[in-house]
Amino acid sequence: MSSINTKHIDNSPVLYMDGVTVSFDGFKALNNLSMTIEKGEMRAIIGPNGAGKTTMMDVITGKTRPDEGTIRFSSSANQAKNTNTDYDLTQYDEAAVANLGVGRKFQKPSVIESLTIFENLEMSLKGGRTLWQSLFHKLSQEQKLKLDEILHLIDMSDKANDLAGNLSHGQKQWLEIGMLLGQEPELLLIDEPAAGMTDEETMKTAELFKTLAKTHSLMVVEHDMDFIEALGCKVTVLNEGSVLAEGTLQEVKANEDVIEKYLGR
Ligand SMILES: Nc1ncnc2c1ncn2[C@@H]1O[C@H](COP(=O)(O)OP(=O)(O)OP(=O)(O)O)[C@@H](O)[C@H]1O
Repeated sequence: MSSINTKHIDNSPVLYMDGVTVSFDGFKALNNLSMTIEKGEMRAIIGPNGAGKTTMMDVITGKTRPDEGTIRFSSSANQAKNTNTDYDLTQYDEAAVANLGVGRKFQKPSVIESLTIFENLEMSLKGGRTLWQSLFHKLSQEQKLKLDEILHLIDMSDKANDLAGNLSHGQKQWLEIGMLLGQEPELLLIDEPAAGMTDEETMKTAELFKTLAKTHSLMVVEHDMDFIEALGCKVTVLNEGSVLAEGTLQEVKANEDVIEKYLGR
């Protein structure tokens, strides 16, 4: 495992990928992919089916090993000690990457429906609380404050004791984002959050992400253009495992290659 401690907080990007290639039986799902996400940045990722979006998240989170390339994560977790810590993510497995501060939310919510919203959040807290601990060990003041803060962020303070099973699809997605926040990630990778949501839920999700972006770095994979427009962030278009274009939504929408290979389809 490699970690390089630098003396002072620098401006290194939170995520740095260079020349990343992943082959499945000779087929390159990622082909010399290079991309950089700055600290505190929110980035939307779009691209046709099979472009490599899921595979990219898999290599960042240690689920898949790249054949070639560099993937580095710069953590500010030691900010209080005035140090940045830089990790080579290709050397860590999924659990270790999550522990370093890279949180991933899959498309399908995995909340436990028979528990309340509060209990789901409680079990997600960093350091791990089992159901047993939730029942018999009191939360610390710090943990209580953290849960209150998350409930407020996902707009569920008044529903904390409702069963998660009674929530709408959109609400389950927000709870799941809350559970991700319980892990205190610095960089959040979120896969198609708006899928299956109503227009109103989609816009509310965009507002939630804009709030999250004030204190986190975010990478959001999405197909819904209205949602991406509402995010108002830089967009990266993937195609055939590489970056096809990058810029504002307006810029990439006007890009000839993007029109030909993605939007025009
Ligand atoms: N484990 C695997 N074995 C073989 N091929 C794979 C594997 N995982 C992904 N692929 C292939 O790699 C390519 C990229 O897939 P990936 O799922 O990353 O694309 P995507 O951009 O997420 O697509 P979608 O928008 O449909 O989710 C696809 O052609 C897919 O079939």
